[in-house]
Amino acid sequence: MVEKGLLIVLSGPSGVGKGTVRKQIFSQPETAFEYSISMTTRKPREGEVDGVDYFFKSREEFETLIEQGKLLEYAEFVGNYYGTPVDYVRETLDAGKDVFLEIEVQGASQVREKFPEGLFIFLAPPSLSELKNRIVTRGTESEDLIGRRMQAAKDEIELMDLYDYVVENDQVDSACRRINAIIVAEHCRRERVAIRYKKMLEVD
Ligand SMILES: Nc1nc2c(ncn2[C@@H]2O[C@H](COP(=O)(O)OP(=O)(O)O)[C@@H](O)[C@H]2O)c(=O)[nH]1
Ligand SMILES: Nc1ncnc2c1ncn2[C@@H]1O[C@H](COP(=O)(O)OP(=O)(O)O)[C@@H](O)[C@H]1O
Repeated sequence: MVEKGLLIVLSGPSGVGKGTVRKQIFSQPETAFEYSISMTTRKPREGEVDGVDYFFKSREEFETLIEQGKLLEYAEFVGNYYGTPVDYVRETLDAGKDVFLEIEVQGASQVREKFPEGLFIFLAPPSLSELKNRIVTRGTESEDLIGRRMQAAKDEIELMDLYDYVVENDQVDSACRRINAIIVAEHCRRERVAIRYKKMLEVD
């Protein structure tokens, strides 16, 4: 039997740098886990490609996916739906590969309920003012949306205790290094437990 892959969830407030960190991790040739591309009803931003950045859906299409149970989790975030395709995640884990989700915190809580054995990492900003800075610098939101995202961020930061690890995104490089180290360590820990059990069963 193939040992199941590890489900890795990276979450944290909008603008903290989840996308930036995730892209850097996946640009490294040694990265051995699979990125689960999300579904969203948000309109593509300039340069975003359907099937690469997201699967872009209409509201009707997304609601059909919800009804059909095709999403592992979904959330409405600042007026749009975002969700994770369940079949892709289950098939990839069953094939023994690790799956990496980059999602907001409501969705991460839903995944926690369905996959308590997953690895949950919270990406935290160095400060709230730096978080606002990053959202403003990115230049993708209107003034009103920035306010809503900052309000959402404050509620989200309160949930960081529910995560296995908190990584501060001070510098992208060092945040990526810490995330990779956590994943390696977690593999060692889990494998060691598995080996110990196998040995116990052998002598039994
Ligand atoms: N729950 C959930 N959140 C998602 C999913 N995909 C992306 N998100 C999150 O939705 C939020 C908004 O994403 P987006 O509009 O791309 O903006 P950005 O991440 O702030 O650049 C971010 O916090 C993403 O991490 C998903 O499949 N499920
Ligand atoms: N460690 C960092 N230091 C400074 N700026 C960062 C850092 N990480 C990300 N950024 C910038 O912050 C903005 C938000 O990052 P993004 O990855 O879009 O966040 P998220 O996906 O969490 O919403 C982008 O302009 C990005 O270049």
